[in-house]
Amino acid sequence: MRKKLAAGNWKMNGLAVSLSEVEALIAAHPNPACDVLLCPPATLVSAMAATAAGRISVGGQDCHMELTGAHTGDISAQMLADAGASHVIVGHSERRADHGESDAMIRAKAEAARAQGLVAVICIGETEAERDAGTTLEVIGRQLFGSTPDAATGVNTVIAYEPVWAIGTGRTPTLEQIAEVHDFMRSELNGRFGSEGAQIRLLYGGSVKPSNAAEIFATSNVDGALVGGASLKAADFGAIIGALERA
Ligand SMILES: O=C[C@H](O)COP(=O)(O)O
Repeated sequence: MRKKLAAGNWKMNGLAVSLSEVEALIAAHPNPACDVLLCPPATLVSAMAATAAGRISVGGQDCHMELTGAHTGDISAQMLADAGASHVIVGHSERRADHGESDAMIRAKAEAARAQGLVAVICIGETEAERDAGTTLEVIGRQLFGSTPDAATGVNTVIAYEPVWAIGTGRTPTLEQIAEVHDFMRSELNGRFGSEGAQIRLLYGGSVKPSNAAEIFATSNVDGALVGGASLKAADFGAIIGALERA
């Protein structure tokens, strides 16, 4: 049985004062029935981990594939773990687009994360042009295979399906489209990893909000969500956590 996961990605948002939202979230959901993860900007990982004190998980938004070295501005998985992170997002479409990250690079980052005991939240998703061209499952299959390490398990890996065109736009796929992709990913992981693949959790991401969370969580093979904008405020993210607890 896969435990549900509500994950929030603060992206390039959040200052020290924003940690009050974490305190409010924990106060409102002291014993959530699902796993809860927040991924703040790197500047807040240590402080958020101290605030969370193990009551929710804290993650980074990216890590370098190498342990140390001359990579100005980058952060290693070891540094994130040292700062109190337990997870790291890799391969978010904004990094694939802004930093030219390939599936092979993302797989290397996920392997670096695993080597430091971090759970890799690997993001994949098609562009609008790819969906319009009818190549969504082809793209998802290629990214899923190329970005996921051979050593992936339900313990060290989470997959987030995030259609690029649904991120921050207020647009979401139909529930049938979400189910089609999630069923496909489940089948691909089962085929590649067998019973271990069946334990890898599948999150949906892209314009998840309190008003649409329940129906998305009721969709086939959706084990939770990777939430962007609606994870910034305790009230919104708390409502999404509540929907996932009831799913
Ligand atoms: O990582 C989160 C996703 O990019 C979703 O962002 P969003 O909920 O603001 O659409």
